[in-house]
Amino acid sequence: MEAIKTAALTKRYRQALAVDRLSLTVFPGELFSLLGVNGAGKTTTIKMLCGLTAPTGGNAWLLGDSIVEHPQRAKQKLGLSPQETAVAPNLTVAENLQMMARIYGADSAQAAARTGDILCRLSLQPVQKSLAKTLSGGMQRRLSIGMALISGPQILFLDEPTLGLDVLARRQLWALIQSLKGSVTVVLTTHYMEEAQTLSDRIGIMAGGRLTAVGTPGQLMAQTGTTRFEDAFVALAAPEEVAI
Ligand SMILES: Nc1ncnc2c1ncn2[C@@H]1O[C@H](COP(=O)(O)OP(=O)(O)OP(=O)(O)O)[C@@H](O)[C@H]1O
Repeated sequence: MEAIKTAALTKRYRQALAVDRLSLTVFPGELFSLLGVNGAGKTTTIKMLCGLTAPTGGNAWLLGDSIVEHPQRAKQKLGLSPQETAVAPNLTVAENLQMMARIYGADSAQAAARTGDILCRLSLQPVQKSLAKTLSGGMQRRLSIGMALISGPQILFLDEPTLGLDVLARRQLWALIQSLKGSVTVVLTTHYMEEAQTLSDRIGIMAGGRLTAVGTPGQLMAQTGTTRFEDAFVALAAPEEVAI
């Protein structure tokens, strides 16, 4: 079964057709990146798949559960590390993780066990007693990913996970994301071409709310006759005139 399947998924705002009949498939264990210039519809797509905003047309399924007909069942399958920070600044790292585990219904013993597991898996033990607001940007993002993983989701959404980070912090997060590959299906959005090319099994390019191309980085370069992935992106990401 596909991890994610969308069929003509659409979001129309009064002033904008943010996502226009998006049909794509993401396979289990895959790391799939959504790329596109500002306003292409990436975040709106993720918000619909995570149940944060309702589609105005079409449908999508997370491991077989429709986000339209069974939104609660679909939500149980996913974790989200959003663009805006999800971290409570005045709680410690461990408290943030425990709080998220309790929100997902764990009792205090289960929450402590899950927190210990995430602290270990994400190498957050050294800062577990630090207030989140004292962490570097990279560590805050690591914590945000930990919070998204605390419920044991099968699908993880990472919306611009390395935005604004320095190159070292970015590389450390890449290593973390790579370590998740295979155990959880990951969908990420990014504006960094090198990041997409390094991490992704496949990439979908959006322009003007539509999916203009899908493939491995190599396939997208071959399709556009380019030898640099950034050139392939430029060729595929120019928004067309969209009739509303
Ligand atoms: N809540 C909203 N109300 C009205 N229009 C919106 C809303 N959210 C997004 N849009 C519009 O939908 C379009 C797609 O926006 P979206 O944020 O999904 O793009 P994006 O590809 O994630 O961009 P970025 O890379 O800048 O994050 C844009 O034209 C945006 O202005």
